Amino acid sequence: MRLVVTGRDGQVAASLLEAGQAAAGVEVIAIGRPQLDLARPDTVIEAIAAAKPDIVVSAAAYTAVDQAEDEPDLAFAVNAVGAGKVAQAAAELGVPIIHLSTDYVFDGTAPGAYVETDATAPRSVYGASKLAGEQAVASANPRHLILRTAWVYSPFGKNFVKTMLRLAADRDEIAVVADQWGNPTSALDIADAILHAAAQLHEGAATSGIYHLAGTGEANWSGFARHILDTSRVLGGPWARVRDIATMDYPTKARRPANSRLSSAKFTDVFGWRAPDWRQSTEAVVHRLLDGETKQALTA
Ligand SMILES: NC(=O)C1=CN([C@@H]2O[C@H](COP(=O)(O)OP(=O)(O)OC[C@H]3O[C@@H](n4cnc5c(N)ncnc54)[C@H](OP(=O)(O)O)[C@@H]3O)[C@@H](O)[C@H]2O)C=CC1
Ligand SMILES: Cc1cn([C@H]2C[C@H](O)[C@@H](COP(=O)(O)OP(=O)(O)O[C@H]3O[C@@H](C)C(=O)[C@@H](O)[C@H]3O)O2)c(=O)[nH]c1=O
Ligand SMILES: [Mg+2]
Repeated sequence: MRLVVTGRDGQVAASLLEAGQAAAGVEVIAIGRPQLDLARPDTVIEAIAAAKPDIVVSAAAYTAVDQAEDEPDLAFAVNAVGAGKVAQAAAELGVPIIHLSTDYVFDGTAPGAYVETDATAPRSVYGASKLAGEQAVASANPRHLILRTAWVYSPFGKNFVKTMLRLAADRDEIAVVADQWGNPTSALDIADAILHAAAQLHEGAATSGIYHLAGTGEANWSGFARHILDTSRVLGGPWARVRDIATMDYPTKARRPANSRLSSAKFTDVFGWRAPDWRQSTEAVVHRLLDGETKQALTA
């Protein structure tokens, strides 16, 4: 089974490349700019066809949430039009697509965890562009899994875990919002789940649709930060005190949902896969980041 993933250096793409190396009977190929540029739809069909996928994993995206408020056209070009083109490319080759989406499609006003049938109402340009991408993917390719994940971190790329470790290296205290709740999710776990679902999709056994796929257990950003840094301290890495603040004390361009917790029960029911507790997965990533080679990337 040959998986072609978009977004070569992204967190999910890099994690999938690594997982593919360890899995028997699976080959993962990553494609990115300049061969595949989602902002240039004319590049997409050819780049994907040339990679000869059995399944396309659509993980490339415009993910700079605040910057998207200033660049809505680019965010929509990449996350909506570009994603639709990727799905069309897969459809033309007669293969299914696994497309990544986000918890930020929700407004965060629900009292509990969101399920797949809950109404969407994005508060940010990024969230709106990703919602438009879901719709473009679903209409371009009937064989699709749209996986909404959240708060992604990994040993690769840019993410909150790396940011906290970097800040802790030269500060005594970090102020972090405590009134936004969600599910921290390791891209290493997402890659494992994708390989699991892809095998069923390849056999034609999986049902198309939207699935929530996030780490088990909930957190707010300050609790997440505290667990990252407490883990780091035990391992001899940087530590700082984490001070709880409110969203209004940390002004940002984009509005973020106060509660974007996702129920991943549907994914578990259908695919028989469940993410580890977010604390355990966080510890695994902090461990890797403080270990040898990637430590340099962190401090660079
Ligand atoms: N990060 C998160 O917290 C969350 C992410 N998601 C979704 O999961 C998916 C994977 O996210 P993640 O791995 O963290 O993303 P990253 O931001 O780590 O990686 C995104 C990748 O997309 C590439 N990319 C951006 N613009 C283009 C373009 N025009 N053409 C081709 N490639 C492009 C980037 O390339 P380059 O490196 O060159 O910039 C990068 O490799 C995305 O769809 C995202 O929306 C969902 C929920 C949470
Ligand atoms: C760095 C920092 C952030 N924060 C806050 C800002 C924000 O509310 C929260 C997280 O910051 P980030 O910049 O990582 O957040 P953000 O970029 O919004 O993360 C989102 O990315 C996109 C791609 C998604 O799809 C979402 O699921 C989510 O992971 O923490 C602090 O309070 N203090 C700090 O020192
Ligand atoms: Mg960010």
